[in-house]
Formats: sequence, structure tokens, C-alpha cells
Amino acid sequence: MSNSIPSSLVLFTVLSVYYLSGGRVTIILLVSVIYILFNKSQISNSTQIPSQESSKKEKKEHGQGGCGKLCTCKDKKIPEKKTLSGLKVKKQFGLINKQQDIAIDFTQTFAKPISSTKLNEEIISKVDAIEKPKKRVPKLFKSKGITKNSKPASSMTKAETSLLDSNVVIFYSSLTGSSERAAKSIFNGLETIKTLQNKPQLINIDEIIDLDDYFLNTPQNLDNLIYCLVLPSYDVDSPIDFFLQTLQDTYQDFRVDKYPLKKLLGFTVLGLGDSESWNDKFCYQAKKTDYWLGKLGARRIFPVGEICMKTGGDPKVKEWVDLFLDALKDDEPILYEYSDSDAEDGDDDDDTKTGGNSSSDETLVDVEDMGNMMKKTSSLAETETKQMVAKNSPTYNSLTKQGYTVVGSHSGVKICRWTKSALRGRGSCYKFAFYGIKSHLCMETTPSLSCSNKCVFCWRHGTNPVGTNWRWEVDQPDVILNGALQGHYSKIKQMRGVPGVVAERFQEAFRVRHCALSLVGEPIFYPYINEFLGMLHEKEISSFLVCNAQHPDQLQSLSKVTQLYVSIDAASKTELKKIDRPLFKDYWERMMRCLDILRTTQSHQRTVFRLTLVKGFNMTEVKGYADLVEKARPALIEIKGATFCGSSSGNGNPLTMQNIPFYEECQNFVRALNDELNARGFGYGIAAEHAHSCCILVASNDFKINGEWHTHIDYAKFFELLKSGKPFDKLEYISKTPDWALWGSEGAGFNPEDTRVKRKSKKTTFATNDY
Ligand SMILES: Cc1cc2nc3c(=O)[nH]c(=O)nc-3n(C[C@H](O)[C@H](O)[C@H](O)COP(=O)(O)O)c2cc1C
Ligand code: SF4
Repeated sequence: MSNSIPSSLVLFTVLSVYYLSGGRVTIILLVSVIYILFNKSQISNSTQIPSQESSKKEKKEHGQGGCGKLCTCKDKKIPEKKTLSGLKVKKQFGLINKQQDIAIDFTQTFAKPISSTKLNEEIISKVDAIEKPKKRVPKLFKSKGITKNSKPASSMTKAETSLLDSNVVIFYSSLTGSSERAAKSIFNGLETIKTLQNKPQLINIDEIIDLDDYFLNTPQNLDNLIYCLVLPSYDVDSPIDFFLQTLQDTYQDFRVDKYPLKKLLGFTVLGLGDSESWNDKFCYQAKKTDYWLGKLGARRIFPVGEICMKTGGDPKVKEWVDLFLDALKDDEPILYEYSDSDAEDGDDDDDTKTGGNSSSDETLVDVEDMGNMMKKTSSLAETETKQMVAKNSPTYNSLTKQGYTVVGSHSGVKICRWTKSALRGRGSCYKFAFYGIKSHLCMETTPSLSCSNKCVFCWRHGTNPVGTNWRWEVDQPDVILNGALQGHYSKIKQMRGVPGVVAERFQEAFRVRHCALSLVGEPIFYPYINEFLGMLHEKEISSFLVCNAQHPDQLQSLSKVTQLYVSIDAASKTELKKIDRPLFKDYWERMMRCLDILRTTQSHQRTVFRLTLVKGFNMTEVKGYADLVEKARPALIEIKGATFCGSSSGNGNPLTMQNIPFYEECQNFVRALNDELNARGFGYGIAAEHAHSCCILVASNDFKINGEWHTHIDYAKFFELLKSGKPFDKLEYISKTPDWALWGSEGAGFNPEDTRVKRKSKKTTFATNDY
């Protein structure tokens, strides 16, 4: 009889015959019972360990959960019988992931390590697939960034290329100079190795325009790269935070290769710190860097150095450098362990080591589990919330040395040179000529000292807090406003002993009437900017807000300001990258979105394009600027030549005096732009100038009433309109521009009531922010 006859049918037949024959046919019954027993044993054999293929096939033919009864399919292959017990035992005791003691070519095999582990994992995953049927999940993400089963196992690695044939790049970041010194010592040490084939390179990480050029991609012109990073640690915000954030973002970016740094021949990190004062956090950022580079697939060729600069200092640095240089001369295989640091930190994502479950289910992560997966990172992967500018930080020292008062932990205030000048009756800045702002009544402040650019003309390199998202503690708007006013007034008070201060103006200065939200940093980055603006307006302080065209969402939701600036530092994508060195990868798209917002949502505001002209960087593409004007249709365009003020030594500013345009060059640029705009029929004209600060104003013809420019502001009217609570337009609070401020006027924008004093000494740093 065939196996295909159901046993229940046989049993039924036997019982029927027995009954009908009155029990006389016992022999038939006996034979039947023997048959049923035999049949059962056949069935149990056939259910043992089908291969995954046949299991899939079964599921396909019988539905997801199998047919649930004895199978009758004709073409069914008898599956290969496998004994699992051996594998299971090995898995339980972590033996199957034992490191492979064979030397392998690292560069060739990293992505696909030749270890039997993978084979074993494959087998186990097949087994698991049978033992535990896949549970149904509603929606799944392929978790490239945190996938587990695709990670390379530990292996002995040997590169085809000798380490001495590599290109060594030494990266460093330094706030007070010791890491730079250590990096140079490595550089000099490498130079002494005669057999090193290529000249090493020394790069300041903070000066890299796009970190992805090195830490996602690698420079195309250099192969066999070895990265050596020299990093201090700071428990206060420093540029290293942004660097680490970038490494982490790359690792968690689902769109990019999970192991982008496997292309490197190797890496090492030298950490400098202070173990006496920061025992718990000694060299913690160097260790984090080491961790993330490993996560990104780079091969550690020398252990992370941890040197206390207080107790060990430069001699200890030299020791580490010498050992590292020796290691470069040694091409012995290196043990590569992907998850070593994870294991130490209790991150058990190497399942096979811990006897966990490595089934193929884990390449896919349930959406609900994503949060847990992310949380399940080691302490090295954790990011902490710091203050943007803590009182004991080098940034704080640098800012206060330059005359800034740091308010709270992320805001700043400083009296500008024009406020001092106005107090002494020596003239106000261009804002008086263009908009009627008396400089001694103006406070320059910012609620965010951090920025998402690293502009070439910015003072802030080296110590600047940077970031693309707000990652710091947040201060309340009233704390910032009161602190800023207090800081401003205390600086004004100090002016009382300065010769020439006009008593009346000195007295007036204790009632701030205007606030320039510019200074440095990015004001709309501050999460409570609208509340802050509301508080300013309540005190009848006008608001001039300057933003860098990198935060379209915040720009979109910005509430009413007296005047809204967007910095336009270049007219093309390439030039913008060169001059602003933006941190956002989609910086151009962001700027375009901001321009659209100016033309649409924010068109009720007095919108201003702010162009800072830097010779050799952004003074040629007049047509390009006209395109941007076409896109945003700003009410006003301020064109200003970059100027010098302060000392440039060591701030990473690449500009020289050659980059400062003469006023005549600025005038020519403005004429060309104005001609281009009018040739396109946009209706702009050159309204006013302030030669003293190398600044010219182009305005929309809407501001020309009966042939006269009305670029000034009726501030009382502005507050009146604001208080009405009704929407209003930029043209509802305009006022006539005085003759002395008009373009081509005799004094070129200098108020005849003030005394013009020519500065004798030329100072030496760039500043575009003498607003
Ligand atoms: C405000 C501040 C915070 C610091 N925080 C740490 C820290 O968390 N861990 C550490 O090991 N060293 C810390 N240090 C010590 C510095 O890392 C050490 O002085 C280092 O040599 C500075 O390197 P640099 O001169 O290249 O900037 C800190 C120093 C300062 C001034
Ligand atoms: S100049 Fe302004 S926009 Fe540019 S980096 Fe400095 S603060 Fe940021």
C-alpha cells in the first residue's frame, strides 16, 4: 500500500470489517495495526530537517504556515538529513565564532572575510528558520547601519601593501596647541624614515570643508591611506564634538556603505588629555574616535594612545610616536576584531559570541524595535548634552578676550565700534544712513553663538561652536534678553571715562532702541527665536535679524521682524562652498529654499540681501546674483566690502589684504548689478551709500515714493502696527531717506552733524560683522 493512503481511512476500514465479521477476522485486524505503526514511523522520518530551499518550496505550495496535515505532494524531494546537535552545541558555547587563525589579505577580503564563521552562521540561520517559523511583521526596514549578520568577523589581516608604502595623513584638532604640536612631532618623525615612500600630510580637522571627503569617501588621488588622528578631549563643547557627531551620523546613515573606511590601509588615534582633572573622562573623545573609526570599517594598526599632558606631557607623546613609527616598519599580520570595543562596553551585538540568535530575521529590524536598537549602543557611542559655550571653555576665553560678553551658555553681546563712535559724536554706521538707526542706541547680540557655516572671513575658526542641529542646553529667552541688556549697559558704562563721549548720548544709550541680531553665529538656530523677538518688541526695541540662508524651516516659521536679512555670500554653488564652507551637504538647496521663502511666505517683511564682497572669492558673477534676486525678490540689497578689524594671527582665516576690495571696486560692482537687474526689468535702483563703511544700498523701486527714496524706517509706526495685531506690509512703516545719505551725495552717507575722524592705524583681521 502506498504511503499516500491516510491512516484514518485504513483504521476505519479495519474496524468496519471487524464489526461486520463479528470479530472473526482478528488476523486482518492484527495486520492492519502493524501497518499503521509502520506508516507512522515513515511520517516522522520525513519531517526531519528539510533544507531551507525545500522549506521555502513547501511554504510556497501550501501557504505560509505549511499545509498542517500529512503531505501528499508528488514531486516532493526527500530532504537531506542533517544532524543539528553538533552545531547547536557549538553555538551554545560560542565556539563557532572562534577567531580564524589564518592570515588573510586585508584589503582584498575585508568586505567578505574568509572564515568558516559565515558558513556556520548561514547554517544556523537556516536551522533557526525551521525551528522558529518567521513571525509575521507589519513593516520592516532594512537596517543597513545597524545590521548584525553582515559584519565581518574577527580575522588576522595582512595587507598586500607594506605599511611603509602607504600615504600617511595626520589629522589633528587643537584648541590650545598641544595636539598640533604632537601632530607635528609625528609628521617630523615620519619624515626621518628614509624608507617611507610617500610624504606624509598634516591636516587640521577643523579646517576641512567637508569631512565626508576623508571620513566617508577617501581622497581619490591617494591610495593605501593610513590615518593618524591626534585629538585632545574636552568635556565642554569643542569642534571635536561636531567631528564625532559626523562619524556617528555616517555610521547610522542608512544610505551609505556601512564600512566606508575599509578602504584605508589602517588607522590609529593619539589622545591627549588630563587624567588628574578629568579622571573619568580622560581622553574620552580620542577613545570615541577610535570606536567610531572601527565601526566604520577601518583597521586599527596601532593602539589608541592616551597621554596625560599634565603628568606625561611631550616626552610621553614622543614615546608613543616612536612606538608608532616602529609599528609602521613591521608588516606582521594584525588581528582585526570588529566588535572588540562593543564587547567591552557590554554591547552584545555580536550574537554568535554570546550564543545569541543569529537568524536571518535580524537583517531586518521591526520599526518598533528601531529605537531600542539605537539605544543599544555602548557608552562610547553615547552623545551628551553640553553647554555651547561653558564658562571654563577655550571658546569662552577667546570670546571674552575679544570683548564679547557671553550670556547664559549660548548667547553673546558686544558693543560694536560704531556704538563707541556714535557716543563720541564721530558718526554712526551705515544703518543710520540707510534706515535711521543711531548706533549709540543699538545693541548687537546673538542668541546662538553657534553656526552651520565656517565662512572664510569669520573670526571664529579654531574655537567656534558649529553644528547642523541644536545639540546644546537651551536658555530661556527672557534670561538671554535680560543678560544681553545687562552686558550691553555694563560695556556702555565703561565708556564714561573715554575722551570725547557726548554726555547726552551717553545718557540716551541706557535705553536700547534697536537690536541687531547678527554679531556672529546664527540667530534663527535658537529654538525660541520667535519668543525672543516678541520680548524685544514688547520693549519697543526694533529687530534687525541676519540669517545665513541655511535654515529654511526656521525661516519659514519666523515671526515679524523690523528687517529680515539673508546673507548671500556667493552667487553659485561652487563659490558658496568655497567662501562659506557650509556644514550642510545640501547647502545650495537650503539656500534656494530660503530664497523661495523670502519671495512667498516672508514677502510681507522688509527683506534684505546682504552681500559681503571679498576680492578673489565672490565679486565676478553679477548675472548669478541677479538670478538670486529674481528668485527672492528682496526689498533691499546691501552690498558691503569686507573690512579689517582685529588680529588675524592663528585664527585659520585664509584671507589677506589683497582680498579687501576698494570702495571704488564695490561701487563698480553695484553699478553692474543694478544695470543687470534693470536690464531684466526688475525695478531696482541705487538708493543710498555709506562710503565710510564701504556699503551701498540698492532698493526696490517700491521704496521710491514720488521720485524720492524712502528707505528709512518709521519705528513708532512699526510698533503701532505690531500692537494692532493685524497683518501689515513692509511699505507701511517707511520714512524718507535724508539727502546726505543718498547715492552720490557729497558726504557719501556721512551725517553732516557728526565729525569724521580718519583712523590712523590699520588693524589686521577680517571682519564683515561690523554691522
Ligand atoms: C575646559 C577644558 C575641558 C577639558 N576636558 C577634558 C576632558 O574631558 N578629558 C581630558 O582628558 N582632558 C580634558 N581637558 C584637558 C585637555 O584635553 C588637554 O589640556 C589637552 O592637552 C588640550 O589639547 P589642545 O592643546 O590640543 O587643545 C580639558 C581642558 C579644558 C581647558
Ligand atoms: S560670518 Fe556669520 S554666517 Fe559666517 S560663519 Fe561667521 S557667524 Fe556664521
